[in-house]
Amino acid sequence: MASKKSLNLCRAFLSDNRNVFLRQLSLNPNQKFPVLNQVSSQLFQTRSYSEIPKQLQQKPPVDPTLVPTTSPSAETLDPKINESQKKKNTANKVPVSSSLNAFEIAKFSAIADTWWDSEGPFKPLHAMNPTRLAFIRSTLCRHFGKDPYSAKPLEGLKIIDVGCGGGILSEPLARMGATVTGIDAIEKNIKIAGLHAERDLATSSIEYRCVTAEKLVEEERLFDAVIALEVIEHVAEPADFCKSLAALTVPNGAMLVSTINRTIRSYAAAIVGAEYILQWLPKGTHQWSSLVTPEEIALIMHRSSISVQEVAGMVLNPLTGKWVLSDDTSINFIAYGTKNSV
Ligand SMILES: C[S@@+](CC[C@H](N)C(=O)[O-])C[C@H]1O[C@@H](n2cnc3c(N)ncnc32)[C@H](O)[C@@H]1O
Ligand SMILES: [Mg+2]
Repeated sequence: MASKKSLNLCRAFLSDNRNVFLRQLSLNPNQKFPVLNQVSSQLFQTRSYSEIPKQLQQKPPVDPTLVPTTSPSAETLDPKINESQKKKNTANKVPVSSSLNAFEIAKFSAIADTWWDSEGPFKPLHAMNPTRLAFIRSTLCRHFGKDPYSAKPLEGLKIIDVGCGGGILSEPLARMGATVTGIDAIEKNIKIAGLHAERDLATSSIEYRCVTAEKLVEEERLFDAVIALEVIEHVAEPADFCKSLAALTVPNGAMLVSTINRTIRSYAAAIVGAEYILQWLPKGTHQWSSLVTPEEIALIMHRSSISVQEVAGMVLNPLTGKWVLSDDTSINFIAYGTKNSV
């Protein structure tokens, strides 16, 4: 009897229907249960997955068999030199909608002063930095034929860090030799990033701008590698955002996106654990329903002419406090793809 009830509860849970789930718990869905409502609304108000293909039907993905082995670099395509190539590349710049989500922008504005406090709200990003940089270095060096052991392994690459915040990723990218542009929707973040970067000759050349990715698409900017770490879960529409990222990528260039998976484990670890129990992040930093799974990322990248090459999990070792790359993508993950040429 008890097992049948559990089975029905599981079925209701998996059905993604909050009302059915609450009824299985013998609760009236119309009644207010503060904690349960918070949990169930986070869990069940997921983005309608069918919306993603509908919005993207406007343009079919490029046939990957058409990808040539060599392509011009961002240096030759951006901003003025080869107009015809640039037209070809920007022909697929579909996004017109704003990626800004006012609620998310307000949340990040409130903690903008704390970017360089490694014990503050951005502590997880500081702790994650060496691990994600190792992944970025190895994938970009492999893709662009560079030596990952050299002092400046990313030398010669134009990279954009979209949603750069205070610059905690932009700076090490510049130290690795890349020509870096960091953009963020919040003016205060850009000011803090600029002031911090000025302190060191190796980072003072970073171009910081308060602008969105879609605005840079309008300006026809192009980069060898487009990186957006921990941003896609905070934008208005991930598929449109991904289209903008793809439009900023030079043909045969690279794209890297990291985020939090939408699983029961991520709810337990990244929301209940990190926000409510450990209080590393302000409560409400992440909406579970806005999280995007690796499969959804792969689909929206594919629909933006980006072929996913590799997806790695990033896992926190609770004993050492260090993050490691892993096959376990159930909580944090980073995806690397390359742009098909046309
Ligand atoms: C969690 S932080 C990640 C910062 C940085 N990428 C990192 O991982 O260290 C998210 C950042 O994205 C920015 N952001 C949110 N929505 C954005 C948008 N639509 N366009 C550009 N930046 C955005 C926020 O202001 C914030 O700085
Ligand atoms: Mg986040």
